[in-house]
Amino acid sequence: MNNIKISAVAYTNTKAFIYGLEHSDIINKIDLSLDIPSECAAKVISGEVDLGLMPVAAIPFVPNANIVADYCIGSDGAVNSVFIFSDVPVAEIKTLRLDAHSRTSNNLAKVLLKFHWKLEVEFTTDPTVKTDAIVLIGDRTFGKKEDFTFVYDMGEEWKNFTGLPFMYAAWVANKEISQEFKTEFNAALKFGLAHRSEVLKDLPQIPNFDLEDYLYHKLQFDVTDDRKKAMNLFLAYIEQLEKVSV
Ligand SMILES: C=C(O[C@@H]1C=C(C(=O)O)C=C[C@H]1O)C(=O)O
Repeated sequence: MNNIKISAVAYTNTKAFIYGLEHSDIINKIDLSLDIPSECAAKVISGEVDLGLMPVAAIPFVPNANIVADYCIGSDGAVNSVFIFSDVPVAEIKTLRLDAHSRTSNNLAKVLLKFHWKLEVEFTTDPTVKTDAIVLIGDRTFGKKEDFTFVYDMGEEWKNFTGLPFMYAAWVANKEISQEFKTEFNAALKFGLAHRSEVLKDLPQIPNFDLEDYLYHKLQFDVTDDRKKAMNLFLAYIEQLEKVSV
């Protein structure tokens, strides 16, 4: 049988999952690549890989999308790595630069600005343009909160807005995956989560950032009913963004 091709996120948030895959026999049955989230999305959509840790905002673009695992990248309130960093209070944001690494959080910023804060904001992806605020995700945000005057944790703001937890990325396949593989895959992910203390030992200390709190509390990894509900609500809001009002 051919190996299953997998694209996982190359951030600290995925380290426990990688640990689990690498310490299970499943490692011999997969070809694993580590990518930034926007690249994971592109690979799952194009079929370059069979499954990936897919930014949920891009799931509607995956042919035959199916969630194959009981684990995800989620939070219940603040996540501490998905931010709008701003020079002005949120009510005064007129322009915002999106993060080229992101698919989910860029859309989450648009949803929150329009429907939670009820603002009309101009978005750019051009890194040379100066904007009032930026979206930044992942390890590049660690210890950066003190560098900005106004800091909005989007996991926390989503919870304020909807009362729900959030799911940033899920393990999504673009084809049927055998139940046998799914069972083994889930067991490997679970093993990794149960060994977060081992993962922590191998991570370098980061100034102004609590990695233990991040891996054990801020990040939440279970695909719960509320997280699925949040995903569906989020995807419905994204569709509303696309609608041109007349
Ligand atoms: C919590 C995070 O979740 C993520 C955010 C993603 C996105 O914005 O597209 C995708 C995958 C996850 O890595 C993070 O990156 O900090």
